[in-house]
Amino acid sequence: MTSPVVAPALSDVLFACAGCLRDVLAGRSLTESLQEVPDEWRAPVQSVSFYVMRQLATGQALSGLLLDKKAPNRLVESLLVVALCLLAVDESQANNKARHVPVYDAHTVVNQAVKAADKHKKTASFKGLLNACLRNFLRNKESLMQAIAVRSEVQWGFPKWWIHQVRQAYPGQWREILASAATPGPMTLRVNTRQISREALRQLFIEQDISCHEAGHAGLVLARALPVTQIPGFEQGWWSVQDAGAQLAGEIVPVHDGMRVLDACAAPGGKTAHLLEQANLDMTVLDVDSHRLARVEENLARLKLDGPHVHMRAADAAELSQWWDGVPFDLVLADVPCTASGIVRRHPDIKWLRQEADLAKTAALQRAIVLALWQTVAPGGYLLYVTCSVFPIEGQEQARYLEMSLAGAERLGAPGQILPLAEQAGSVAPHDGFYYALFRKKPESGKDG
Ligand SMILES: C[S@@+](CC[C@H](N)C(=O)[O-])C[C@H]1O[C@@H](n2cnc3c(N)ncnc32)[C@H](O)[C@@H]1O
Repeated sequence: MTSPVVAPALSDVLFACAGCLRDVLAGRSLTESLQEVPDEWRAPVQSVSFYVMRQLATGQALSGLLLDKKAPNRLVESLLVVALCLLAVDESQANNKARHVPVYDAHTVVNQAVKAADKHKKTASFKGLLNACLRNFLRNKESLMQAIAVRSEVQWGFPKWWIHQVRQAYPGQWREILASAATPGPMTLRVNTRQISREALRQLFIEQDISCHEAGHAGLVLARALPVTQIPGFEQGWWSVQDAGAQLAGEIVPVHDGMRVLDACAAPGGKTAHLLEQANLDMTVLDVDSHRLARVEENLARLKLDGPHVHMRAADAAELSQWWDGVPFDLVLADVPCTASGIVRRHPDIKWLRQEADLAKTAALQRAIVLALWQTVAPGGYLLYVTCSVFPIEGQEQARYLEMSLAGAERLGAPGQILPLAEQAGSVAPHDGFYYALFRKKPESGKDG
């Protein structure tokens, strides 16, 4: 008999969220931090932590007003910020549930935050301070909220530099782009059409009351996100979770049986798998991170796409001597490391992990990788440049630079910048933000061209 799952106390959830926030502010990803949370607590801790990441500017602005001096330590400060994010929720908003806003009774939040502080060595002696700040907030909520509302980072939930970058790049759309990050994206699946047709899977979903609609060539967008184990066919490898914007990679590139393909920045393998689902390829799977590469292996095995035609390499794509045997590829997929500014609605910690100075550094890394990879493309072969970013320095500006720098390159049609925009006010953007540029090496170009 399995024992019933006991929901964690709110005090434990708040404390675990404070630990995650402290980690993110120290530069660690939320995904990594959440892995240390006990399994049975993870769902509520993730849900509150995601909300806190979206509302962080509000929580931090309030804690700045409520604390007379610097917080005694980072954990106390994080616990205060987490509780303030929850207390600042506007309970009158009818669509709170749709926007995944956790709504708790205000006095419960205060009591549980103080209880959480009391349970732990690093925070116990500051429970009085926490209690005073939170009660002060409740007494003066309206005036405090008014005082911070004018700050742009509070209004939009992004660091100032990020707002400035998006505003400069998209003068007519910056508000919608920033607003779309406040709502979680839809759960979109990519059907493994080697295993099952999209129509057959859709019928199966209908029989199980799982509503969905089609997107792109192989996508199914679920009306409601569900745990993967509650959707038929995960273990059988019938589908993968992949945003509709990411699925474009496999739709743009011209794959056919027998092609020699390199996925140069492959992990966790979403796009690798999509290409292998479409044709019998000789596939080299490269990533600098061997731990992440192991996830590609797991995913390909689950999808029944593994075998001797797949060659795994853990190496730096820009260092050809580390991994390339000199035989050129018909297609190179360069889904290069980027700021991930296009996927913040799914990873809301990203906006706090990145610094403005990262933009130029990341763009330089992308250039180094693509310039090296271009040497591995066969004459007549293709290179698809991809980033999940909305910043032009990683998108159209980069593509322009590459077009001028890649010897013998011609630029082919590709979507360019796709923005995470809702189709109508109040709806959810159907895909994340991506940039796609497709280059072909002219057949007459030399091998090293
Ligand atoms: C955007 S992710 C790739 C996502 C993947 N293509 C997918 O669809 O699932 C970028 C990947 O590039 C890898 N990476 C970063 N620098 C690299 C380098 N110099 N050479 C190879 N891979 C690199 C990272 O480890 C990361 O897994």
